[in-house]
Amino acid sequence: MSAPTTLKSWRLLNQLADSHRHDRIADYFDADSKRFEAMSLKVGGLFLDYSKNRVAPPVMQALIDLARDSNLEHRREQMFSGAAINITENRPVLHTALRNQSQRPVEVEGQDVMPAVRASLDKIKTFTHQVRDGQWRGPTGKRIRHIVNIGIGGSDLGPNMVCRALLDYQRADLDVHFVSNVDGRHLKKVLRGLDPEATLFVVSTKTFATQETLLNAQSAKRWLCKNSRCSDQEVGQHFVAVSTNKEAALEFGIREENTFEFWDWVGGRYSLWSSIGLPIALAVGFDAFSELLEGAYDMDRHFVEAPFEANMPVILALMGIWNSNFLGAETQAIIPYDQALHQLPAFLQQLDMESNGKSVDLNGNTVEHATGPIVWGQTGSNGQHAFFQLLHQGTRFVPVDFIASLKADEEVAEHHFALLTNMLAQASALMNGDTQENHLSYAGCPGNRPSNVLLLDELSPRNVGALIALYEHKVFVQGVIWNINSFDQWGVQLGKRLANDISRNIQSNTDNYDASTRGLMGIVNRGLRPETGDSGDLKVGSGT
Ligand SMILES: O=P(O)(O)OC[C@H]1O[C@](O)(CO)[C@@H](O)[C@@H]1O
Repeated sequence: MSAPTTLKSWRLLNQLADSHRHDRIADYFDADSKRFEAMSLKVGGLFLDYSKNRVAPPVMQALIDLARDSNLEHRREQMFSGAAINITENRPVLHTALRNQSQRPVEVEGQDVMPAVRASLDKIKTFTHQVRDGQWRGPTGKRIRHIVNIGIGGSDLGPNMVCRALLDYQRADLDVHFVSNVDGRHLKKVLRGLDPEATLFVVSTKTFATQETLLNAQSAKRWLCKNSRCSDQEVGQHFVAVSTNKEAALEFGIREENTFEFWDWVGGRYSLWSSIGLPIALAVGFDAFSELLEGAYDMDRHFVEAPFEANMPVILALMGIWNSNFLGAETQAIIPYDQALHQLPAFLQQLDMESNGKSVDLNGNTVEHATGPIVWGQTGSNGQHAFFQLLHQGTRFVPVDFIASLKADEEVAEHHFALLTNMLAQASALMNGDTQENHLSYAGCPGNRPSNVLLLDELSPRNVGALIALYEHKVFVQGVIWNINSFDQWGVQLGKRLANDISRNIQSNTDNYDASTRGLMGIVNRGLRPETGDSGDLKVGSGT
């Protein structure tokens, strides 16, 4: 496909952005009393209100045309049918197969992958029951009370976010923890107070080659050997692995029967539906995990079947493209008004920024337009007392996604009422600002700032599954329109290579580094190894 900037609809959108530059969103509601009904959608347990975007009807039409001109229908069909759309890695992108509830086969190189997907779910189911029913015990006979997932990026953020979101579905006698940072204090903090003989480690890593995860897993093994009555041979009973690289897992010492597979056609940041979701199933039970998959499947069906005008992922994607490519927004704020969704911004940061943080298109050309926004966020109402000042009065234009669930426990009803009324107030304040005459004073809020509001009937596994699939497909649609590959992440390799180089060279071979890096290497080296010479000039602490 040629660059989107060459498309007629794209050029029209540029003209419309100019001609509507001074529009006020609030005026659209005066002009059309049915705007809220026209610009909101309900899909399953999710409700999206996108009427508070600076989008006049001709803009909406041109955006829909842009989706059509971008061959989105064909690209979507290619993804669902297993075409190798991840062209730089020559892989299909089939996270949707992991939650395919139909009997429809999904082929990869002519092979239906669904039998393997179902077999993997059966293994997760059996293992989950064994652990939760107390049949799976450590070699010293104790049942498992603590699950510790060791993984990073897509092997952490998804399961971590979902486990936090579904806290109400978890049992008090089985707790789930996540260790990701290579900083040893993360593992130390998590292991503090855990009974090693009642702890199960899930080593989650697609490649089984990620430094952070391997270092943390080795340290966890040492901790278990040192602090339990297990022999070296028995330690294996406390470790399972989730990976596409079974050989490496076996080499690490994981028993064959304790390995859970998945496949290279599943991107890390799209992998929580696979065995990478094992910690979720262990935390909330296999039935709730299945409901999560079913919710995502419902969203897949909607994405494939609904016309673009009433297609929630497509609409959300187009609002983002209008705000960033035509109105100049650099960032996208994600503000969940639900404490249980506090990990959602971090999860969406990887999903969106690792997918669409690209500047070379599918033809290998440098793009001439903005691509993935900077995604950031924090829970509301905390954000109100932190950065909302800038959202209301700052010079920057920040589109916001507000996300909340309607249902809450009786015991926190008063809190929940305050939470939701604050969210509604913030979305309204961003759009309307305050009265005219105040605008020039330091207390005035200019308003005219867009937001989407996403309401979940309740924070159930099904709705959480649908919510995540919604954003996965939003990211996909934007990648198609920007004509980039949303499914590789070559940009992360350089830093990893350099880290290996530096750790090899830091003691004796720093000449080939720039002066700043060389200087810092010296300081760090002296900090880490005081015996290598005085650190008179700058104390960086012992580090050991
Ligand atoms: O699951 P793995 O192979 O350990 O990789 C972890 C993460 O590292 C990345 O490759 C980025 O470095 C992510 O794409 C991935 O989710």
